[in-house]
Amino acid sequence: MSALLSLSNIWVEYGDKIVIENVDLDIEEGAFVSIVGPSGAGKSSLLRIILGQEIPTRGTILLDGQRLGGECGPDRGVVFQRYSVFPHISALRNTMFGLECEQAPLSARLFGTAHKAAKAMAMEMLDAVGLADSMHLYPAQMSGGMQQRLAIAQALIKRPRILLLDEPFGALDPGIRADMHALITRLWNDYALTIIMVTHDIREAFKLGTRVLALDKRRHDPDAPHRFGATAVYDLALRNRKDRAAGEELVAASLTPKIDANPNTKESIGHG
Ligand SMILES: Nc1ncnc2c1ncn2[C@@H]1O[C@H](COP(=O)(O)OP(=O)(O)OP(=O)(O)O)[C@@H](O)[C@H]1O
Repeated sequence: MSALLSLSNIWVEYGDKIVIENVDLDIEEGAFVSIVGPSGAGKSSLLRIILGQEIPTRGTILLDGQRLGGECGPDRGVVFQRYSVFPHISALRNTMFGLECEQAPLSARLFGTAHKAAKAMAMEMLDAVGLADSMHLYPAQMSGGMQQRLAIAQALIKRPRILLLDEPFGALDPGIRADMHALITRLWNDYALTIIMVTHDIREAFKLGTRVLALDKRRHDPDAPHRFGATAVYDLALRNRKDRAAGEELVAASLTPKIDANPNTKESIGHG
């Protein structure tokens, strides 16, 4: 089977700072790929490249065999850790907004049957994320978990094939996180999604992923910290519980220790 997404020899450089070097990655349709790595390893940069927000300095990305340029397309949806929803409009309008912009780029307003169809789709998405009863609420009236559910509804309304998640549950309490894990797993199945998720939480990565990619530097130059970039130091397929347990232990023990070893800080890699 050919890959849905194929990255070959990807490099990301900002000036003379090399962030990512030589990443090769083939992602099959339906995979749930978790990306972990120390802070600054380039996880979000890699996600932005797949989204089409940035172009790699070297290398190619193919989506269905077609070369990706620097453009975001409806085939890729994204959810960030926070701030994805618009505070001044209701949950319903937040969810409809993507369709309104697509169909009426100048006014972002739809009328008649187009409005009715967009509203029906938005209500279906809100129902899918468990917010059917909250469609008239504004983000400020919603909890953090509800806002992330809304951000997911927003991302899914255009029916992307690939859902990119950048620390989507990082700001949520542990109990809410567990609910969100169940939600994202259900949506992944129901909507036949391919998911690529960046997380600092190794346990979360191994719990949800069918595959875990760990980015880290293989080489360090103490005199020139930016001389070498991170690359894929582990790429683990997870077929069963045993793979998950062994992989989690291996990755947690091997990634570059960060300056601050406190597992409660965002700087460190550890179990959430
Ligand atoms: N537009 C930019 N210009 C210059 N440097 C950048 C830019 N974007 C990212 N960087 C740098 O690239 C490196 C990787 O950043 P990135 O956010 O991709 O890492 P990350 O692994 O997601 O980190 P974190 O886990 O802390 O979110 C960082 O050192 C960052 O400062």
